Amino acid sequence: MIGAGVMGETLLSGLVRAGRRVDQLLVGEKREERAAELQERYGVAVVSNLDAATKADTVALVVKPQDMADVLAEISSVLRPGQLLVSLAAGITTDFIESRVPHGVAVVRVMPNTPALVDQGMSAISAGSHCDEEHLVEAEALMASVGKVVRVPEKQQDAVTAISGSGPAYVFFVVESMIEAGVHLGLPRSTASELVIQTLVGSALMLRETGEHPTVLREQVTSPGGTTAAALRELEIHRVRAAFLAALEAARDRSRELAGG
Ligand SMILES: NC(=O)C1=CN([C@@H]2O[C@H](COP(=O)(O)OP(=O)(O)OC[C@H]3O[C@@H](n4cnc5c(N)ncnc54)[C@H](O)[C@@H]3O)[C@@H](O)[C@H]2O)C=CC1
Ligand SMILES: O=C(O)[C@@H]1CCC=N1
Repeated sequence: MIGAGVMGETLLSGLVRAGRRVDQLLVGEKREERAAELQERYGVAVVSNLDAATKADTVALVVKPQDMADVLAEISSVLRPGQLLVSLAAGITTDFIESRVPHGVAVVRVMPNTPALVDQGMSAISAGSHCDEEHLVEAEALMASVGKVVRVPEKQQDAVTAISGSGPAYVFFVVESMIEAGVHLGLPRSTASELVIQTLVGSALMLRETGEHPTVLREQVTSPGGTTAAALRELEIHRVRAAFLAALEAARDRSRELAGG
């Protein structure tokens, strides 16, 4: 793994929880104090990027999109055909990577999300042009250690990034807003927080376990002339649905821009 910030550590900790042998993992991380922290926390070997790229069959690239070109320039000379590069960077295309590494190196683009930290991640993966089924299965196994995995055509990855990659942030934003509203209505912050979090978890499990459309579940809560109808009317007046559409379009567009720096 090259780059062990938020997402890198999330993946690393998931691999360790899933029973991968720590002595088969190598981490390249630029910040020395961060590298020492990971070494201490997981017992993983922290090495140079060149060392990691030379020794590993599979290299996960978990640096910011803006740092990807530098990392590829650094490791390109030791990469070889058949080796697998798994990029988790938003916006970076397989073309971008393939044009900077030797011909025949396999590239898989992944968009993960942070609930991977509790093994409830959602990752979408797409194959580059020198990638066979075995490489895809390997990348799938890597991400399956921290949650669900789906395969998508690469042209859908910017939309995926907007939905599930950034998605946890929108959910946390809604949770923050509901807790603040609860405090405004006079509830102690701890009570508001517990009510909101359990409502979120319960609603999420209901969606998964009943398989019902969210509209049906929303209608079940909405009594005629009742409290929910009054609240939903305000959300419509404040154009929350339109705001989500605009927000996700902005995220999709930003993902498209990121490979350009
Ligand atoms: N945080 C999130 O929710 C998600 C992040 N991603 C993607 O994951 C990637 C990493 O994101 P975060 O972990 O949030 O960022 P981060 O900034 O927390 O981590 C990046 C790490 O890479 C290290 N780094 C930078 N240049 C390096 C180099 N040349 N050699 C070795 N290490 C280097 C940095 O020191 C840092 O620890 C990004 O490309 C992002 O688009 C994808 C989905 C979700
Ligand atoms: O905000 C970002 O750019 C990254 C990609 C998806 C989630 N976090």
